[in-house]
Amino acid sequence: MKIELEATMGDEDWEAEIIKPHMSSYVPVFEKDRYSSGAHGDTFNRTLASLSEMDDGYSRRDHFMRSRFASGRSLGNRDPGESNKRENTSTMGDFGVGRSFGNRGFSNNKFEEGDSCGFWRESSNDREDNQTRNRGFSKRDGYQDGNDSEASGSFRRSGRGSYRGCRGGFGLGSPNSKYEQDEGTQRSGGIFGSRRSALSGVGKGDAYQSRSGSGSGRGGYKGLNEEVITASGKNSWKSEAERRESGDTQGPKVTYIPPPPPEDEDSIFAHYQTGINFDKYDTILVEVSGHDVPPAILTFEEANLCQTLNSNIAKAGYTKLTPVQKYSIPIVLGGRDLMACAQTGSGKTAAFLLPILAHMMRDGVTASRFKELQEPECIIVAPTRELISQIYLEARKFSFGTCVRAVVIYGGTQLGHSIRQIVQGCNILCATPGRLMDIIGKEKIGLRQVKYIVLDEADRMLDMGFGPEMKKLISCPGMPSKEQRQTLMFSATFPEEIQRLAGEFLKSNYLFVAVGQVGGACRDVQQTILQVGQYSKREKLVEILRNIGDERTMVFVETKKKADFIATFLCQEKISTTSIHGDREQREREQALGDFRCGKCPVLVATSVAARGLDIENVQHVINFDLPSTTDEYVHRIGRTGRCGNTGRAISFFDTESDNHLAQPLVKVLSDAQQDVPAWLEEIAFSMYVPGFSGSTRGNVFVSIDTRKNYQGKSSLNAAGFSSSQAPNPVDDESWD
Ligand SMILES: Nc1ncnc2c1ncn2[C@@H]1O[C@H](COP(=O)(O)OP(=O)(O)OP(=O)(O)O)[C@@H](O)[C@H]1O
Repeated sequence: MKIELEATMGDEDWEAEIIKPHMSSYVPVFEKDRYSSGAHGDTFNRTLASLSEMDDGYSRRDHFMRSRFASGRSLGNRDPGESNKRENTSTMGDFGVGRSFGNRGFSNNKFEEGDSCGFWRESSNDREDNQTRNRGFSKRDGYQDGNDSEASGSFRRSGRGSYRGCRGGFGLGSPNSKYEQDEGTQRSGGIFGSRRSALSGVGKGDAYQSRSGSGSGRGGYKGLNEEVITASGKNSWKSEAERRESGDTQGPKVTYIPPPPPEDEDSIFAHYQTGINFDKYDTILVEVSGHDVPPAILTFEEANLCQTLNSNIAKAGYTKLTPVQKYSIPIVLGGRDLMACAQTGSGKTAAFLLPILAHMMRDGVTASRFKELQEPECIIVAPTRELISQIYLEARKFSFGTCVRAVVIYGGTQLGHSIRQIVQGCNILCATPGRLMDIIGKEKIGLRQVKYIVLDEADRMLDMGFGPEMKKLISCPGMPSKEQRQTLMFSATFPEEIQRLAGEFLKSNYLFVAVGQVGGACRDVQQTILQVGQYSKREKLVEILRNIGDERTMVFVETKKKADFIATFLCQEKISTTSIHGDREQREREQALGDFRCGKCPVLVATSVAARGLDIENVQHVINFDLPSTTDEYVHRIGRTGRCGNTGRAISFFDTESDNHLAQPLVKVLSDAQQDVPAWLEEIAFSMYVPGFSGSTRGNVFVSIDTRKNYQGKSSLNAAGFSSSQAPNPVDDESWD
């Protein structure tokens, strides 16, 4: 049997397999400083050692139980052994010569097929951190080209090693030496002093590779203060001062400058079609709670936006409001704080961007111009780099032809580049939290003029990973108090404990909009759960992908290493695949998304980093090769398909050896979304019965509700503006966690 044969393959066999020519479509990451040891060849042992350390006492199941049922949903995603692992796996080694992770670490299939330290138990040390980044910078095809093409071309010509060598070449020739210096002072001096090495191309990556200090550890693609996972398992974006204090001044220089998005109007307004179920949005029940709720609007005209905005809306192909837009736009226009929860792909981005822009226009926002200190009126934060880039593109689209200038900054890119973008003018600053705090720390932006703060994927932004940074943000010197600014939060999921935390950010009279089921899966996604054992998963995956053909498919796995492994495996099976996860360099991530978007690689293997917010045309299938550890995560993942009224399919592999604890919540998600629940799953759910969990909530519309439970002045309406009286079920509320 094939699997058995593979399991007996030696490392060399796999190496040979993996270097086959048909691999060209997949660009695996081989970071020697993460996966190689100091000597040239013992990557495999090192990796195994790290993994077995990781195994101890932190199983996937533990993780789920802790994070889901104990306290906070995905709060436990970080692994306590992360820094150990990093120390073990960082540093040196000659990438070009040494064995690469992708070829070696899994070469004898131990992780997949084998013994007790298999992938499932590999545990969360490598588990993709939710709060790491994602979403392709390019909203539409074509964006990935540009100044990145040289590097990728070089990669293709020269093979794996050359890709790394090309890294960072764009730092040279930067027009603003001051900012270059700024950045230089943040890094470990000396080693990166010469920009020439970064430009030298193939084979010149050595100096870069060798400097990964144990403090930074992740191979150098992380932005300063951005998305660095600490030993405690939390993100750490220490300020420069903190970093210096802790002696953590070493770190590879990030020189990547993302290619600018195309400027032509067609590209700016490129969009995909709404699907056959778009009109069904009208039947979704909506509940708004809080006092003095402004009436919903039913058309864009009722919003009374300025002509330029209306013209941009039309060019974007929007003719009809989605429910979240009908309710949120008047609330934001009315100056109210808002927490809005609506299903994936239902237009939340425009729901905050349009009224903010309308206000800015109404208030006569000053045209942006070059200034050393910029004072944006609006700050939008999102948890992943690609998501914030996508939001930026939306902001740029809707502000087209106005004097409002949107800027995006995120980690994994050159800090000097971020600063240069800002100083040219900045009304709307779209940022990931780490880079934002860096920029604030460097006094490149002033906060006095901030009138709007938007937290997209707000539950993620407020959990243990990002919550502390968000608190820092709102208490930064100059930041207007919550009474003096408008704070808006959007997500498809909103755990109640996070809602409570959100109170600190919002005025007490904020409004809560629930469109359909809070935290519910999009009903346009047909969900299928298949019972597939760990050892049969790859075979099943290939079978499904072969049936699917060229339709765009996202395959979610639980760990970064597994993402590489599965992508490599699929390429060997001649299925054009790319991968995205937090250990890939930003350039590679953007390239991978570009290849997926344009259909060059119709299969994208991803970790949770791609679970939230990615809006990619024509993603018809999502496959959960591994089930995620929380239902919220599941909802976000499958929400990459079935967007904006289009239909999609989600297939999830359920391994009865390891996933039984997920049966009960899964049954609930399925039945809430009016999907068929397999009898075997119900049986498992029943056998795993947890007192207090009510099982199916079919018919209950609002699974989670405004935690203030203050229904005075509540307006309960459906999207068409008709009254409804579907009361939340408190038992379900309690049983969910
Ligand atoms: N009123 C509308 N008419 C047509 N298309 C729309 C409308 N509103 C949004 N869209 C499009 O629908 C897609 C999904 O929107 P968006 O990304 O804002 O969804 P979302 O609710 O934020 O999803 P997620 O929860 O996954 O982040 C986008 O391509 C967007 O341009």
